[in-house]
Amino acid sequence: MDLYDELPESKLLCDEEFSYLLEAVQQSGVCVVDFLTLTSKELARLVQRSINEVFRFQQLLTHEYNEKYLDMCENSSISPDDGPKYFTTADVAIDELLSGGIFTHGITEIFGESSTGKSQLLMQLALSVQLSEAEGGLAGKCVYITTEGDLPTQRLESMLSSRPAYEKLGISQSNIFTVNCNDLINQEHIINVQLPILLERSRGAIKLVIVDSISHHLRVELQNKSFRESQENKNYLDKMAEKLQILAHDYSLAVVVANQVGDKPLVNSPVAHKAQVTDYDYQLGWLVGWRNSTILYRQMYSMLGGNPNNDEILSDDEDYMLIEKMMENINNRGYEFSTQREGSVRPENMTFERPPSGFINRQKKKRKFDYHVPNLGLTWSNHVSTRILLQKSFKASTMIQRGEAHLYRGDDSASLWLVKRIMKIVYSTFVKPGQIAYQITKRGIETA
Ligand SMILES: Nc1ncnc2c1ncn2[C@@H]1O[C@H](COP(=O)(O)OP(=O)(O)OP(=O)(O)O)[C@@H](O)[C@H]1O
Repeated sequence: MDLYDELPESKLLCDEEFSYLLEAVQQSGVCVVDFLTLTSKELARLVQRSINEVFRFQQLLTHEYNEKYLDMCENSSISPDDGPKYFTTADVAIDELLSGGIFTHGITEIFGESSTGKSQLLMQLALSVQLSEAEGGLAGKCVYITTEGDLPTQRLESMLSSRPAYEKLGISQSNIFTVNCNDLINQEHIINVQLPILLERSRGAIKLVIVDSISHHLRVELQNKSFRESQENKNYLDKMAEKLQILAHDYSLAVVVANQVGDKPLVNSPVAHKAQVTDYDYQLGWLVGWRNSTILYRQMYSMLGGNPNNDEILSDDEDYMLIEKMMENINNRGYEFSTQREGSVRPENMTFERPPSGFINRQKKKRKFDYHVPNLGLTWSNHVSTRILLQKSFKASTMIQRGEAHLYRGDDSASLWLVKRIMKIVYSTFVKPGQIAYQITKRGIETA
């Protein structure tokens, strides 16, 4: 029996009362797990001993295990796990969008192009997590891991000074542990070794771990030059994400990471094909927060045989209804699209409708479709519980819109543009997708 391996300090090992039973157990190949899971009757049959003897042994063994387990619980520095909690982002409307705020026990990803405000939001969270539970925080400390230089302490200081109440509530930079990792090996060491030690020593005081950004070193150092390399990289990414998830769960904390974006160009295939709903490419748009018009555009593009010079399909928002209608036609009625290329292979039963003549040229507008996707692909996405997209676009200032440009007397053309910022919940375990406009102020990320 494997009792000595499982419970070397067990008194049962040298209890004479059970010496015959232990011998019988040894011969029958029954193990400790069997004693903890099977009934006395079943065990008695297996070891060919009396049911009373087996029952008594089983009781004592279970008692020893319970004692050992309870001891372990008492010695643990972590309080029993009571499920995910959330803390405020310091903005009421964003909290509402997120169904309360940022959740513990999982990974939240904030992705977007450069200067959309990812770091601003992360710094804001490093402060708001320190608020007491009554104030919407978790009364917790924060670990801030940077990959692109040091933590901007001056900006943090300015956020703090623009929120005078924070000082009275004891919110301070001293509750933020910061470390910079300058390459991937360093990042790996911090996540796998230093962070777990710090979390264990903090005895549950750390409630937020930030990585800004998770993909900075990975996208440079994990190049996929061959299939084998790509598999190894996937494995590496899986392990790193799993490690973060385990830490989030074991220490009841939130992991929030920034992620940068890469491009997903249109597939330029001369062969028309219709993606199946189960295809990754078909689902990609929803996984990365593209607008519906872009998703439809991409589907139509492949159905017409990808051609970058093909102006016959548009993707502007204004054309959303039109594209949708055309998709409906293709799916429901459909008839031959006369410009089918010679020699191209078309799946059976697939037909295309040509857009109404003259329509396209009349409607031709500046193309505006999404092609950015968060770095690290599906392998990483599978581990993210909440994905938040930050977007920034420009539109003409009200002065320009009103046709009053001639009244402008300044010399800075930047002031003729308005910055429009949108925060979008792409997907989340805790809340439905949604979006809200925000701005960056000296206090951080705020909604109007
Ligand atoms: N005190 C402030 N008041 C208003 N806006 C600010 C302030 N400080 C920074 N910003 C704005 O924040 C934006 C930069 O944000 P941030 O550094 O978070 O971007 P990011 O998304 O992390 O970019 P990157 O991926 O390049 O690191 C800039 O547009 C800048 O104008």
